[in-house]
Amino acid sequence: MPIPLHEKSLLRNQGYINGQWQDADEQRVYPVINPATGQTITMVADMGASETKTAIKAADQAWPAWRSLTAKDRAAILKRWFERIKIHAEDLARLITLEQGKPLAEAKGEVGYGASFIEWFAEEGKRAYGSVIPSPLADRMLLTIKQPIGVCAAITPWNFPLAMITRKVAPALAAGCTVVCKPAEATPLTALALAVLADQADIPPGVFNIVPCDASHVPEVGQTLCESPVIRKLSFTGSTAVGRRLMQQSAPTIKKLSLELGGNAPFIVFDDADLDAAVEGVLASKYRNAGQTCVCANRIYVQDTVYQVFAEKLAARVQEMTVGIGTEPGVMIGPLINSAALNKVQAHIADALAGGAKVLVGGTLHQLGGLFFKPTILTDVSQSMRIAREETFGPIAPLFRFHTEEEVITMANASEFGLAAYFYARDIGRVLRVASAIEAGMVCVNSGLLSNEVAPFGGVKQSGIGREGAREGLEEYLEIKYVTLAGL
Ligand SMILES: NC(=O)C1=CN([C@@H]2O[C@H](COP(=O)(O)OP(=O)(O)OC[C@H]3O[C@@H](n4cnc5c(N)ncnc54)[C@H](OP(=O)(O)O)[C@@H]3O)[C@@H](O)[C@H]2O)C=CC1
Ligand SMILES: O=C(O)CCCC(=O)O
Repeated sequence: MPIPLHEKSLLRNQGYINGQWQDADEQRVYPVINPATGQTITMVADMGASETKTAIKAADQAWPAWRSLTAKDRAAILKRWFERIKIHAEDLARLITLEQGKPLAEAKGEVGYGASFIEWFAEEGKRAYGSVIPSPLADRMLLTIKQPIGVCAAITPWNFPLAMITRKVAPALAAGCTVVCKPAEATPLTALALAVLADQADIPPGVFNIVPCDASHVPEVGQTLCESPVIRKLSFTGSTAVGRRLMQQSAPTIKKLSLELGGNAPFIVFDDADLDAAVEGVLASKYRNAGQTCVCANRIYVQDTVYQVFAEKLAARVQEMTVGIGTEPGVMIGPLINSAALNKVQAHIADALAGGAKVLVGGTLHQLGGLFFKPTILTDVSQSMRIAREETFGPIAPLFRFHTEEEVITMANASEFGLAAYFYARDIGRVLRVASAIEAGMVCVNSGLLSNEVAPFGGVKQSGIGREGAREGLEEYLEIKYVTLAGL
C-alpha cells in the first residue's frame, strides 16, 4: 500500500550512522507493522552489535568538533532541525499514526511537543553556567565549569516515537554531546524521518546516529551500548524490568544513567472537587494514547460520598469516545500496540472481575477486532487486584472507593512506582497537604495533563532516576569540573 506522505524522502528503511544511510550487515531486515491493520508498512534494517559499534565509533569521532562549537553555533543548527520538523509536521504525524496507531490529532500534538524540546534546549544550552566559589584560602580562586559528558546512548519506547527521542537528543546535542539512538522495534520510521531532517539541518555526521533493530537483536544492541566504555551516559525510557537490566549492564563502566520507567499513577477525586472538571481530567490522562503512557492515570480513587455520581458522569463521557483507525476523522482511541499489550489489558480485567469488580463501560474488544479495545470503566476495584499494583498500559479506568484523606494517601503511596500523581480538590489546605504527601516525581492538581518542555519530567522509587526537560534535563548531559587556581 502506498504511504501517504507529502515528502516521500522522509520514509527511510536503512539505519543512519555517521551521516550515511546504511544497510544492516548481511542485509538483514524486519517488518514494521501498522497496529491498526496488521499489515507490513515497510521493511527496515535490522542492526546488531557490529553496526552499533560502528555508530559508537562515529559518535566518538564526531564529539571533539561538536563540543568545540560554541553553544550559540549548536543552537543555530538545532533551530534549523526544529524548523524542518515544523515544516514536515503533517508527514511526521502520519508516520507516527501509521506505525504506532494513535489518532492523527494526538500524533500532531506529539510532533509539536517533541519539537518543543529542540527549540527550548537550543536556547538552554547557552546557559550551562559554571560558578565562582568564595574561597576559604586567601591565595586561591575556586571555579566550576560545566562540560558535555561525552558520547551518549538513547534507548526509546514506541509510545511516543518522536518526543521520547527529542526529549533526550535535544539536551544532549545542546550540551555538546553526541548520541547513538536505538528506537523501539515497533516505531523506527519516525526516528529515521527525524534523522532525515537532522541531516537537512546540517547536524554533522556522527553527531546523531540511529540503529534500528528487531526484538532478536535488541539484547545485543543494548549490551553493546551499556558495555562500551566510550558511552559515558545512557538515557532510557521504557519498562522498569528493562531499565533494571540496563542498569546492571552499565555497572561495569559506571555510566551515568537517566531512567524514565514504569508508572502506576493515582488519580484522586476528593469530595470537594469540581466533578465535571475531574471527569475531563480522567479522559485526558487515562485515555490519551489509548492508555499507553507512563503518566496515564492507572488507579482512580474516588471519595465514597461522590463515587456514584462521578462514575455516572464519567461513564456518560466514555461511552461517547470513538474507537478506530487513527487516520479516520473523529477517532479518539486507536489500536493497542501489539498482542502482548492486548493480553495484559484482558488479564487485568479478568483478574479484577474475579476479585469482585464490575464492568460499567466497555470491558471487551471493540467490534473492529484486531488490537482495538473499548474504553473501559471498572467499579468496585480493590487494592489487592493486579490493576492496583501493575501498570496496565491500556484504556481501562478502574474506580477505587476511599473514605478519608489519610486513607487515600496510604493507598496512593502503596506502590513501588512514583512517577505521576493527579488529584482534584478545592480546599487549599488539602491541596497543599496532599501535594506534599504523595510519593511521586510529578503531581498534577486539578488537571489531567502535566507534560511540557520547561518542567522536569521524572519519577521517584522504581519509576526511575533523573529528570528530562527543563533546566534539570540539560544538567543530565553535563559534568561539573572544579578548577582551583593557586599562585595568582
Ligand atoms: N515509561 C514508558 O514510557 C514506557 C513504559 N512501558 C512499560 O513497559 C511495558 C512493556 O512495553 P515494552 O515495549 O516491552 O517496553 P520495553 O521496556 O521492553 O521497551 C522500551 C525500549 O527498550 C528496548 N529494550 C527492550 N529490551 C531491551 C534490552 N534487553 N536491551 C536494550 N533495550 C531493550 C525496547 O526495544 P524493542 O522495542 O525493540 O523491544 C524499546 O526500545 C508496557 O506495558 C509498559 O508498562 C513501555 C514503553 C514505554
Ligand atoms: O514516558 C512516556 O510514557 C511518555 C511521556 C509522556 C509525556 O511526556 O507526557
